[in-house]
Amino acid sequence: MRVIKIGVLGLGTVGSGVVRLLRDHQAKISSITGCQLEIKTIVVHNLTKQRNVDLAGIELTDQFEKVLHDPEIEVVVEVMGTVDTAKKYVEQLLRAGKHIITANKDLIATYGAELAELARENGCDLFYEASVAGGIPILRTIVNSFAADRIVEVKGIVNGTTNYILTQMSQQQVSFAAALKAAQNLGFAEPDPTNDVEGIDAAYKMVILTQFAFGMNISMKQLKIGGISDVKLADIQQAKELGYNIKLLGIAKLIEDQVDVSVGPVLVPKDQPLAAVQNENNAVLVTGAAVGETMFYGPGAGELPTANSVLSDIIAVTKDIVLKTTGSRFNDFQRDLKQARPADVCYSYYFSLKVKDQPGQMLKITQAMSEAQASFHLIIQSELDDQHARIVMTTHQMSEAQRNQVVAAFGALKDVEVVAAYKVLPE
Ligand SMILES: NC(=O)C1=CN([C@@H]2O[C@H](COP(=O)(O)OP(=O)(O)OC[C@H]3O[C@@H](n4cnc5c(N)ncnc54)[C@H](OP(=O)(O)O)[C@@H]3O)[C@@H](O)[C@H]2O)C=CC1
Ligand SMILES: N[C@@H](CC=O)C(=O)O
Repeated sequence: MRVIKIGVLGLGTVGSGVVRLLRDHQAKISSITGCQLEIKTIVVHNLTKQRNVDLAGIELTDQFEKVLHDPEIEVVVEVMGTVDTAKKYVEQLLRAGKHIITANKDLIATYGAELAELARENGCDLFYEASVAGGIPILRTIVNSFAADRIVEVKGIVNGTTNYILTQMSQQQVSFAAALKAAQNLGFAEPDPTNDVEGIDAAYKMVILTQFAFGMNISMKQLKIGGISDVKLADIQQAKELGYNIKLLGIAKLIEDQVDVSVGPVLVPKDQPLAAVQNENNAVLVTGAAVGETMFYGPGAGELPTANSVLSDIIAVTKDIVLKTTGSRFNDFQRDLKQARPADVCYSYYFSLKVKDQPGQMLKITQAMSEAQASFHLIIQSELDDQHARIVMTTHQMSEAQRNQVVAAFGALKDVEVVAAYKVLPE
């Protein structure tokens, strides 16, 4: 039986899962691929760290060159994270003719197009199924199963850490800080959880999903990104009373032939399937012009679910090696980026305002709305403390341009603080 030797960069949450799963499912993988897959070398940062996985027969090193210069190693799995170091390593490995599998969305969202071209030039595969939605096989599904359809929208919960935090805050009234700590201990969070809580990790994934669904390369700077660090327990409760769960959603949709991509907290109606997605689970809704709405659900982070996606890439590379078909792109769909104008992007909104309790405040707020030709669906005023009231509104549909005008007008009012301005998904 042909033996394929693998190098791995990183032995943290995902790397350990890859080692474990490859050992446990060796027989099945061999029967599918006709090859024996063996991890030969793993590169880590700290050689003295205690490892919780069986490393018999595997060399552990802190020397990247041991993988780069080993002619026996044909496939390298990059699960160490970082952007600059990972890019440098992946480029060197591709130039050395090694096939790459990575779970690193930061790297792919930033340099994916460049690396895909380098891989093609060197006849190498570059796969990254685990980079979006952890254990959900969404990228290969879009490439294969939606190839003939025209995707009009991809939206979903693509960050496990923030969904875990929002679930814990909503159901157990756990504080933001305590829920984040638990997500870190469970291995869902990025080494720097700022990327999770500020929506950056979800935005990286939406860059990749936009490329797969619409063939357009959008950059992080061109995305509208919001996170959950400012989401207040009071708004989670208020939204619940109105029949919604607050979720951090990525939304990429076509408006005419132009794309709009955003990440931020959104009020999701309780009977919408995304509202029921809890803890570290992710869900991606793909709407095709032909097929209609489809939903893909599963664990979006964690050791074994993510490792399973990495293993599916390893198997895909192995089949390509055997068939001598390596070097084609993960996704061939390419067209020019066209972005929708704010005047053409319409949603309903939820506004939450902290207002100094004095006569005439409600009038000023409703005037600001009507100056933007925006109208509200319902408005609720409640007491916050001795001096402040909370005014919560849900609105009818308005354009993003109107929404920006309303938020600016509220912000300019004396003694009014805009606490939340979130999209509301339709029922
Ligand atoms: N955790 C998850 O659920 C998911 C993670 N991902 C992605 O997978 C990747 C890995 O994540 P995760 O396993 O959680 O990360 P961890 O922080 O748990 O592990 C990172 C590993 O990489 C090693 N490492 C870091 N920098 C270097 C370096 N310069 N040279 C050599 N080794 C290095 C570390 O070594 P040492 O052990 O010695 O410190 C560690 O073993 C990231 O890109 C992440 O975004 C994707 C989907 C889900
Ligand atoms: N930190 C990420 C890990 C997977 O991509 C998340 O929480 O989703």
